Amino acid sequence: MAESEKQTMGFQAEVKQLLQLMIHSLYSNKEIFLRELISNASDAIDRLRYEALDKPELQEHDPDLKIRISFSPENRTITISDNGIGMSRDEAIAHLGTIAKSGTKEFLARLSSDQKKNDALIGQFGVGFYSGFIVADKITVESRRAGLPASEGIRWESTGEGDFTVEKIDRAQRGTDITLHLREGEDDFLTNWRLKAIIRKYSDHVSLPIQMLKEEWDNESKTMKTGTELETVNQANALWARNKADITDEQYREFYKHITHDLNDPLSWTHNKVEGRTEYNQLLYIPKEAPFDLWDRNKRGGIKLYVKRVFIMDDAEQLMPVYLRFVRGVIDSNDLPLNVSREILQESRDVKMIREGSTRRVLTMLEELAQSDDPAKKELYTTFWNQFGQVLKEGVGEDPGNKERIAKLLRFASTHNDSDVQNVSLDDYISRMKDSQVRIFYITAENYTAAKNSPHMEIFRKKGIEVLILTDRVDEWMLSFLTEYNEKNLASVAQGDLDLLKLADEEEKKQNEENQTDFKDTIEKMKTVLGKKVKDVRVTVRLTDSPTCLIADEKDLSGNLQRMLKAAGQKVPNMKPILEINPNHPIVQSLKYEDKHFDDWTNLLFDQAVLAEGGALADPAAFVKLMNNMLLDSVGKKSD
Ligand SMILES: Nc1ncnc2c1ncn2[C@@H]1O[C@H](COP(=O)(O)OP(=O)(O)OP(=O)(O)O)[C@@H](O)[C@H]1O
Repeated sequence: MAESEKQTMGFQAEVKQLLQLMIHSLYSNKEIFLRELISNASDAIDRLRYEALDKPELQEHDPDLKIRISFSPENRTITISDNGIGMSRDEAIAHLGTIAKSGTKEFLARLSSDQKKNDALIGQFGVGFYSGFIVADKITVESRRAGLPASEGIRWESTGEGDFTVEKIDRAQRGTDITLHLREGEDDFLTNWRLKAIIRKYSDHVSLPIQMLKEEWDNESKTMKTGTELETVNQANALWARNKADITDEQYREFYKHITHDLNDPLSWTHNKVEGRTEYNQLLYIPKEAPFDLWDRNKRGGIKLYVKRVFIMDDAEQLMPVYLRFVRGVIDSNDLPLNVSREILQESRDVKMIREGSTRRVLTMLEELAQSDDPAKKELYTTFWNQFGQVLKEGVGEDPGNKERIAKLLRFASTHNDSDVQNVSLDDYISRMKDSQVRIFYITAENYTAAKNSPHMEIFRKKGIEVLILTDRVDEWMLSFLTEYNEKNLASVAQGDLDLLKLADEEEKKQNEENQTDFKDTIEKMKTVLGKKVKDVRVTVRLTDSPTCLIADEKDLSGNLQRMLKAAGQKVPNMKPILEINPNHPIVQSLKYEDKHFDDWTNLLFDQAVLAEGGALADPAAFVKLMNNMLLDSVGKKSD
């Protein structure tokens, strides 16, 4: 089929799903369609301005960049026009028929029959162009890419059901007109004052003029009629370049929604004019909810880079460290060259200074929330932590220069609160440390219950010593960088010998010495039975209830980390654990006098310890058989 003929094409399956979801979820907030389409128009103009830096001919004698909104009560249409970069035929097919965001499939898979949940999800996703279908049952897009001849214009049309059509048209002016054919019952939008009010509410801060035809008094009909003169409806200057004092919170919030397409308000923001060696404006936001693709570390950052008010690029990842990839906003540099590329950004000293400065600002913003006496701000920090805490933890390893500051912002579950809620800081912990205690104790485990019930916790429970409970995937990695805080070492309760004796009283110390001699022979025998499975066997003061537990040597990887690495398919060096035995446990005591079944008991105690710390047995069937034999013995029935 010739390209000039009208072609019908199907939407990508994800688009169909998104459209359905969106129309249902956003029905109560319909007017945002205009903000979304104006944002796209403003992006298209930004892109033109940037490409025209190199190719001035793209301006095509039409250098006055602007957005125009018009409407027709007769045809029941609203049209959003821009003289931006426009779209070629292929671009229209690619951009208006598919969703390019990575992770969309996973996002859509999370949809459920619960409308409330879906509403929240769509907020995180951002709806963009497709939001036009909330109020329109047909959308016509006419566009021509800057630089292409007039004969290369395109018309794209769809009712938002399953497919769209594209055809070539003649179009003299570059840029895009998006015409919404309103659904039945949406005629409210077809007045000058309503559209103006929506533009002022949502798009006042857009740095380009948004124009509409002025209304004039018509003497003949004695009504207001659309005239012929254009007026600019918004303030049309860059919000981030204005003085803080002149910007309302509402304007900050709307600007956030404009740049992110997020339907929620931001959690917090920081706006600064930085002067000195490098000069730049920054307006940085923390969202209220994590985006659906937060875990994709390859996801580009959320910072728009401008140079002297000219948009340069989206997602300038060099401007923010990866662990702050949830931060959205604008950085406008006065020093970078206008023709800056991603490659130049990587090497630029200015960029390095901007990144460092911005990182500091974000950390300060978080500290202000975390340390505030105002309960509402503290609550915001809790929200932040629940959404982004795990990502912030990456910073402990990624940003050595700010490690101490980040560590101060961390929140953990703790035995002090006896709950899995992560709300205890390292400073809280230190303030509660016992006089004789020199280390900050923590446990890592697969989940909260496993951690809480681990044999490693017994001595700490007995002594009333607080233990932080770490169960996030990133924790083991983070801990390899966070070995000390405020001159206190962090120590795993499952690793090393922990100076536990320092915490014991005189009586316990004496008892321990006696136990060491008492169990000397038993331990030697156990070592012979277990052979290469263990590094050592020793008497412990760690246990009160369990007979045995496994400990990783101080310098080895923890058992939990070894398991995680294995689960991720990585090769783990063979690090043998230390078996610790509880001298007060009846089974361990009876071992001293056991002869015939000594090997079986030893193997059983070792396997139990593996299971208790969440490990997998090398030969589970042998364990079950052994245990059953011993159970049979204990009930007086002979095993084979
Ligand atoms: N007015 C326009 N001029 C030129 N291209 C446009 C215009 N509107 C949309 N597009 C193109 O269509 C693409 C898809 O738009 P859409 O709003 O769905 O998503 P987006 O803007 O890329 O993402 P998000 O909405 O999350 O910011 C845009 O990235 C852009 O390439």
